[in-house]
Amino acid sequence: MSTTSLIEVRNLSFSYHLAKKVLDCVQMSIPRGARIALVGPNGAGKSTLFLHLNAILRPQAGSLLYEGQAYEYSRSFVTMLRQRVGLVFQDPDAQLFAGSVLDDVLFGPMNLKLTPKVAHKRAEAALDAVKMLEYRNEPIHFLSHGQKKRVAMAGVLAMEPEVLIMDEPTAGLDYPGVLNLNDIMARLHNQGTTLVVATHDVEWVWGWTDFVYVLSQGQTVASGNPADVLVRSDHTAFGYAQPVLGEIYNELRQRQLILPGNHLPRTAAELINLLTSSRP
Ligand SMILES: Nc1ncnc2c1ncn2[C@@H]1O[C@H](COP(=O)(O)OP(=O)(O)OP(=O)(O)O)[C@@H](O)[C@H]1O
Repeated sequence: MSTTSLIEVRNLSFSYHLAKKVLDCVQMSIPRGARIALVGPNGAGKSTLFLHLNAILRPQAGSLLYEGQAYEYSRSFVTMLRQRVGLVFQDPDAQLFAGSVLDDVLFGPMNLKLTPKVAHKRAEAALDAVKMLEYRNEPIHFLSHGQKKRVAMAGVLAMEPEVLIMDEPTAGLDYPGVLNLNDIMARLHNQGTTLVVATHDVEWVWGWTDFVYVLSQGQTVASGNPADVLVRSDHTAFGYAQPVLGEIYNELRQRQLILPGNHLPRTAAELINLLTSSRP
């Protein structure tokens, strides 16, 4: 992973209603090629932060930078930014609007002023990637929620963004859908696309991410590699991850690797030491 920062978020604060800050001095650095997970409880501000990354919302304090250039909110900057920073919404109904699947996915590439042939090629490749090509002539409203999610993702993939931001991409997907998502993400990562994903699916986070941010009450309360951030349980900010930890610790207890009341491993290194030292 390169260390060049593609997006920087500096001291970002925002409220929908002046009484309550939804984002409170958020700091985030998104290096080119990174795979970043954003976790945090309901209402922590994850979707609101994503709407800022994509310049749908403007910060009330603080700033964002793309490749070192401060976000502007002119039409030309926003158009450039949205080509490079693609956002897949949590709710596909907030994203899909055309009558048919293909028309929806074609909308972005056609707006890039590509020839119809190139735009169709991109749209069909994106639909193929999410395994929805056979539905290309279907009306959107005939699709299930999971199928709509895939089409919404295809619409963003067809723009070939440098950064793909996904809000709760696994929510509502069946198991084959999650496997397909994993494949798409692995392929995009290999092609150099930067991935930023908000999720409650902490177990899924372990499988693919390099770096985790924990957002709580609008603040980035922790960040680091997933093992170090998600294995800690000694701080209320990490209470979010405890069900997963509970399972790990229960398993370790059942195998009598730790006994109730003993010191619990706090880091991945401690956990690995414990497991390797227990091998016969
Ligand atoms: N359009 C809006 N108008 C007013 N308040 C909003 C709006 N959108 C979100 N909020 C409030 O902002 C706070 C943060 O919401 P946000 O959706 O960003 O959190 P989240 O971390 O994505 O939550 P979840 O995990 O439930 O999706 C919540 O208190 C929410 O009620």
